[in-house]
Amino acid sequence: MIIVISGPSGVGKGAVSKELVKLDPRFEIAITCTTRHPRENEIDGIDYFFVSEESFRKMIEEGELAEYSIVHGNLYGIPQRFVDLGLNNEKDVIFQIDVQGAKKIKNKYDEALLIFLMPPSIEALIERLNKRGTENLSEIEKRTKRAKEEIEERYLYDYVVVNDILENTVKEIYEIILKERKLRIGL
Ligand SMILES: Nc1ncnc2c1ncn2[C@@H]1O[C@H](COP(=O)(O)OP(=O)(O)OP(=O)(O)O)[C@@H](O)[C@H]1O
Ligand SMILES: Nc1nc2c(ncn2[C@@H]2O[C@H](COP(=O)(O)O)[C@@H](O)[C@H]2O)c(=O)[nH]1
Repeated sequence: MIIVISGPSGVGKGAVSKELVKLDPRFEIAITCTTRHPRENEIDGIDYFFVSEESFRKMIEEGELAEYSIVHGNLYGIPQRFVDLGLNNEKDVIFQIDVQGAKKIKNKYDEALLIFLMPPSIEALIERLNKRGTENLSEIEKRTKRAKEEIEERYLYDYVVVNDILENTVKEIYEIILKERKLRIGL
């Protein structure tokens, strides 16, 4: 299966996805490419494939990306091989991507399951971004402004889940996926 988890920056897509992978060996988190600079704790090939703009453009030209978008001023894109893993039913691949990317994936692969993760409130989202401490104030403001626009688009998704208590969110999303997996591939 192809599982898209979208939602504003800082809502907890990464935290939820990491917990899902611990629950079930069928899950794999897609490692996407970006031209953003790595944060201090990020590792190339684990968190992202960090590439130059030139390499990114070359990947686009060579058809290596299933989708790409400009998010918060940087390029992000999904290597086609992760989509293929999901299409071949080898894995349930989780894509932590923004709303633009989710729409493009749904247009190309109608079978994709789209889940939108909502913060309990904008204040809680800002607090999470502040606590994470990976962006400066002006970047947090930019991401919060974009968050409001993204939340407006939540109705395009198959499911909307509020990430209040992490443990409950993971349980709710896992149940959704198990239900959809049964409907789609009978497993
Ligand atoms: N339910 C929750 N309650 C409190 N804190 C949370 C919850 N879920 C995630 N967090 C924390 O919020 C911060 C942001 O989470 P995370 O990095 O997973 O967000 P993200 O949606 O993947 O962000 P980005 O799109 O910028 O990569 C992290 O410090 C994470 O530990
Ligand atoms: N459309 C896509 N969006 C992506 C992809 N990989 C990540 N993202 C989204 O970018 C923002 C910012 O992430 P950050 O790591 O800089 O905080 C976040 O919302 C991601 O979900 C992708 O391949 N395509």
